[in-house]
Amino acid sequence: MKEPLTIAMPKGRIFEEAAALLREAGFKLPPEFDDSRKLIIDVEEENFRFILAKPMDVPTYVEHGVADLGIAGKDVMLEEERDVYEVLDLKISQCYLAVAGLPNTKMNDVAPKIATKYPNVASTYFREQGEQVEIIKLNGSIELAPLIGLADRIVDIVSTGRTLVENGLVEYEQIVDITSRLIVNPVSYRMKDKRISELVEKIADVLKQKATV
Ligand SMILES: Nc1ncnc2c1ncn2[C@@H]1O[C@H](COP(=O)(O)OP(=O)(O)OP(=O)(O)O)[C@@H](O)[C@H]1O
Ligand SMILES: O=P(O)(O)OC[C@H]1O[C@H](OP(=O)(O)OP(=O)(O)O)[C@H](O)[C@@H]1O
Repeated sequence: MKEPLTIAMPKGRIFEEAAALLREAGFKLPPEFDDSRKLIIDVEEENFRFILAKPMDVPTYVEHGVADLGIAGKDVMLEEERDVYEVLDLKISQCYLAVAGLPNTKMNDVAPKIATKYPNVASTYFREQGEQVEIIKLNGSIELAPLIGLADRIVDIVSTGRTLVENGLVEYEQIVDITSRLIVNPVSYRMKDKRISELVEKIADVLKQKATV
């Protein structure tokens, strides 16, 4: 039997939408796919192997070639800058990255503090704005930082805006729109060209159909 094609799936909020998209594209994913603690799931009939990873780690598995393909948010791609090909915008998990903070406040004149899960994106953004800032890396509940006096501003994901509103924060700038992307290891792309192209085409067809309804 041929070596399976390995796809790194992000656990968490993208997972469900991504699995639904794969099923629409004709993948016969087993029920255990949706409800299991297993981190490696083989779909032997179709010769696919899925690995379930933290969203921020998906490009790492793909860059190192232990996964041929992966699904990752554009936010993660911008933050991680891994050597992988981004082949499709899957148009799922739509949101954007924004600068937010307490209303009617100015940033500290000297090295204002910016709390974020995205230190690279945030420092590039403020450097391009000509602002010298101090980045404070957090791993979640970013909106807490300005409330508790840890930071002047945050750089974080906004989707419905509910988290900002419920914490009395306002958006100051939108940085970039985010959706999930299908990414491919460059060597796999050459070596497993036929299987990868087939898969990309199937998903692209589903996306085209969705775009026309
Ligand atoms: N509120 C949101 N609405 C829509 N998409 C989002 C939202 N928050 C994050 N995303 C997108 O979903 C991806 C995964 O988010 P998720 O919250 O599952 O990951 P995470 O924050 O790394 O996980 P964890 O909360 O376990 O640390 C993000 O990289 C981003 O592209
Ligand atoms: O605009 P909204 O629809 O309210 O969504 C935005 C929130 O969603 C994400 O947090 P998540 O739920 O992943 O929790 P986290 O704080 O653990 O990152 C993000 O970091 C925001 O806090």
